[in-house]
Amino acid sequence: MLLSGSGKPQFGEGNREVGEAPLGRPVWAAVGGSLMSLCLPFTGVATMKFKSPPVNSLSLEFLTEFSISLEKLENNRACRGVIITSTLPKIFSSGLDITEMCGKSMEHYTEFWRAVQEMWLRLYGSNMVTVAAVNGSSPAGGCLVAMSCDYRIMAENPKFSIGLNEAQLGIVAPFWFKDTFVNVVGHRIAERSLQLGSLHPAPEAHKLGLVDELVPEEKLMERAAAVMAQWLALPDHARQLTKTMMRKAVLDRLVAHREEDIKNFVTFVSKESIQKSLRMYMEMLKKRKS
Ligand SMILES: CCCC/C=C\CC(=O)SCCNC(=O)CCNC(=O)[C@H](O)C(C)(C)COP(=O)(O)OP(=O)(O)OC[C@H]1O[C@@H](n2cnc3c(N)ncnc32)[C@H](O)[C@@H]1OP(=O)(O)O
Repeated sequence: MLLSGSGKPQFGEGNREVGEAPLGRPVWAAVGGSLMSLCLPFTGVATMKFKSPPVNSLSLEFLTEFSISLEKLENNRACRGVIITSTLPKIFSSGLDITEMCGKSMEHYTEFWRAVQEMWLRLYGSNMVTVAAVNGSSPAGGCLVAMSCDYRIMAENPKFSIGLNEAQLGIVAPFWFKDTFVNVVGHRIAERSLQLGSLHPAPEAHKLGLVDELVPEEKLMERAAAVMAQWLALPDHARQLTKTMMRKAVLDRLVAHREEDIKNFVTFVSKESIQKSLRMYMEMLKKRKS
């Protein structure tokens, strides 16, 4: 991925555009930058694979590339669905990149948070069928990505966990993370899980309805393709209008309060007490390793 003078990422040399052949037939194409690979074969189902070691943290650059990739697929008539997964063993995504929220300027926090919002608005509001093939742990922002898809299939490894653990970091999940969570698991489970900042091992996540099914890891992509085929068997317009009906209120709420939400985030994350909590959390991660 190249960055243009405007600071907006552009897809550079060596990345073939997703597009249509002159006769309107879909072409096989691969786009994507350095942080995710993206393939759109003749089937019309794209596969997006996160590849940002060590843990697929959602940095500003990652989020921007993610949004651009989604926009490209969304605008491509040949693409009707996308399967989202990770190339890294054991990690789907470690959530928002904590270093983006530590020791930076107000301007940076503003830009970062706008990118988080943009990614969610595009993914949750996508007209495509979106299937998350969760092949590893998926805390916080990683869980948001999975929850924003239409269907979640997780590898049945109890060492992999998923959930909104923000409270454990001393931070609070914003209302639209919460709304997305409630829409997936219901109010009571979301309330308890959010307050405790729970990370649910895969079998528990399945029991709670946070993921729709568990499969052996080696069967994950095969099953995701089968689920995708099932969802794509319906007429697009009926499915899309139904999806909009189910998700519009939650999307509209963020759109209506977007600037206020950014201000809240910037004020919150700039507090010295919050900065201290985030620093301590990062130190804990490093200590745990050694
Ligand atoms: C108002 C604010 C609202 C904010 C809303 C959402 C917030 C978020 O999304 S905050 C992010 C929450 N994420 C987490 O709590 C996950 C933390 N990470 C982990 O639990 C583990 O790293 C994980 C299970 C994902 C992987 O474990 P390991 O395979 O054992 O890897 P390491 O723990 O050794 O990590 C490797 C390397 O990555 C750094 N790391 C991990 N997660 C993040 C992150 N989210 N952001 C930035 N950096 C991260 C970790 O510190 C290690 O770094 P080094 O020590 O320098 O190698």
